[in-house]
Amino acid sequence: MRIAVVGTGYVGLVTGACLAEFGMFVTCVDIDKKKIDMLNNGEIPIYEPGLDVIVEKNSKAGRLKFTTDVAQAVKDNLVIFIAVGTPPKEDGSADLTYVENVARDIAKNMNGYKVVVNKSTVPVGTGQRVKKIIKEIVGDKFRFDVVSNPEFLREGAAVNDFMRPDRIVIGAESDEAVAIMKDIYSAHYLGEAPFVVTNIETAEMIKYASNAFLALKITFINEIANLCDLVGADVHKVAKAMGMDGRISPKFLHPGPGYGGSCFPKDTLALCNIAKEYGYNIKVVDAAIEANERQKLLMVDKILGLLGKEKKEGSLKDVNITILGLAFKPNTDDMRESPSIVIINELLKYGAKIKAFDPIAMENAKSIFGDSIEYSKDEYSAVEGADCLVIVTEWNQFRKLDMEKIKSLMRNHNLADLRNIYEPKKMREIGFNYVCVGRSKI
Ligand SMILES: NC(=O)c1ccc[n+]([C@@H]2O[C@H](COP(=O)([O-])OP(=O)(O)OC[C@H]3O[C@@H](n4cnc5c(N)ncnc54)[C@H](O)[C@@H]3O)[C@@H](O)[C@H]2O)c1
Ligand SMILES: O=c1ccn([C@@H]2O[C@H](COP(=O)(O)OP(=O)(O)O[C@H]3O[C@H](CO)[C@@H](O)[C@H](O)[C@H]3O)[C@@H](O)[C@H]2O)c(=O)[nH]1
Repeated sequence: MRIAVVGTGYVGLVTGACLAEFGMFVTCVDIDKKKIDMLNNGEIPIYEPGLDVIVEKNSKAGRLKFTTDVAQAVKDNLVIFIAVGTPPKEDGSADLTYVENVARDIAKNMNGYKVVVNKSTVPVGTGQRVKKIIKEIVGDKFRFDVVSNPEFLREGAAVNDFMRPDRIVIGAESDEAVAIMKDIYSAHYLGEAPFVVTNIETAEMIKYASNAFLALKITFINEIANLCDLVGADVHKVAKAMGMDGRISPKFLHPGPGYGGSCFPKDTLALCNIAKEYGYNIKVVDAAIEANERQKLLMVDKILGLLGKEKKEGSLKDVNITILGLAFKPNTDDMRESPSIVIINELLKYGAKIKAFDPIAMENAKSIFGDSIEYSKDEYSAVEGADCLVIVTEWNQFRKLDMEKIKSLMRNHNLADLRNIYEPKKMREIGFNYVCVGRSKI
C-alpha cells in the first residue's frame, strides 16, 4: 500500500511513521521546508516519546520519506491523508484554509483513482466540501473517494495511542474506500481494535463529541475540586470513588489548572460554532469553555491568596515566583493553549518576577514569553530566592524533588501545587504554606 500524508506535524508525522512501521510505504509532505530538511537529516522537529526510533528505523528501511513536493506525492500514491492544522478563527470556528488548499493540491495532481482521507479535526460538512472542491477541478476525469478518519491520539503518548487505539472510525461513502481503509489498518484489526464504519458526517461528529465530552469531564472534576477546597473534602477520594462506577470510569477525572493544548480549547469552540450555525446553543459545552477560562484565573487567585496579596496591579512587586512546568501537559514540547500562558501573564500583570523551568518546552516557551521571564537550567536553580513555587505541569521528574532542599533554597516557603503531585500533610510537615486543587484543606 502506498500512502501520502500531507501535513507533517504532531498527527501527520506520527501517522506516517506508524503506518510505515506497519509495513506501508509512506511519503510525508509538508510546505514547511525547514521541517522537511530536518526530517531528511534525521532530526525530529517535535518532542514525542518513541517517535525518533520508528522514524529512524523506517526511513532507513526506505518505507518513510519526506518531501515538500505535494504534486509528486499525489501522483505516486493511492491514498492521501490530510493531516494539516485546523486552528480556531477569531469567532471560534475552525479555519479550513489549510484543508481546502490540500484538497486543491490533490485535485490538480490526480492521475487515477485516489482515496482522500481527512485526518484533521474538521466541522461536520467538511468532507462534502473537500469532495466538491476536488470534483470542481477534476470533473469526471478520475474517480475518487473522500473518507473521514478522525484521529484520537494524545500528545506525549501519541505513538502508543496510534498503535493501540480504542477504536478506528471510518466515515465513507463507498465499499471500495472502506475496504482500502480496513486494509491500511489491518494490523490494528488483528490487534482487535474495533472499527466503527459510518457516513462522513457521523465520523466528523464523533471526533468533536469525544473531545467535548472529555473537556466536560475535566471541567466537571475541576468544579468539584473547587468546591472540595471550600468544604474541606478530598477531590482525589471523590474522583476515585466516582470512577469506581463503571458508568463514569476513573479516567480524565484529574483536577488541575484547566485543560489546554491544541485540541480541547479549539474543538470545544468549534463545536459550539457548528451548533450556532444550525441555530442551536449547545449549553453544556459553552459552560465548560467558560468554566475552563475561569479555572486558569482561579489558580492566580489561589497564588495571591497563598501570598496574602491583594488582587491589584503591583501587588506582587518584589515577589519572586518560580514556575515548574510550562507545556500544557507532560511529555510534550507543545505550548499551544497551555494554562501556564494565562497564569504567567496574570502574575506578570500583578508585578511578579518569574523564573521558570520545563524539561522540554522551554524553547517553545521563549517564543511566547520572550525575556519577560527568566529561564532556569533546572528545578533547583529555578527556586533559588523564590517566595512561591508553582507547579503547573506534572512532569514525572517534579514528583521526586528533594523538597527539604527546595525549601532551603527558597526565600519564603509557599507552594501552589496546581497538579496535586504532593501530599498536603507531608508538605505542611516540611514547613510549606501549601495549596493545591481540591485537597487544600485536608
Ligand atoms: N495534536 C494532536 O494531538 C491532535 C490529535 C488528533 C487530531 N488532531 C488534529 O489534527 C490536525 C493536525 O494537528 P497537528 O497538531 O498535527 O498540527 P500541526 O500544526 O502540528 O501540523 C500541521 C502541519 O501541516 C502543515 N501544512 C499546512 N498546510 C499545508 C499544506 N498545504 N501542505 C502541506 N503541509 C501543510 C504545516 O506546515 C504543519 O507542519 C488538526 O486538525 C488537529 O485538530 C491533532
Ligand atoms: O484528567 C485530566 C486529563 C487531562 N487534563 C488536561 O487536559 C488537557 C488535554 O490532555 P490530553 O487529552 O491528555 O492531551 P491532548 O494531546 O490534548 O489529547 C486530546 O486531544 C487530542 C486532539 O484532538 C485527542 O486526539 C485526544 O484523544 C484528546 O485526549 C491537558 O491540558 C491536560 O492537563 C486534565 O486536566 N485532567
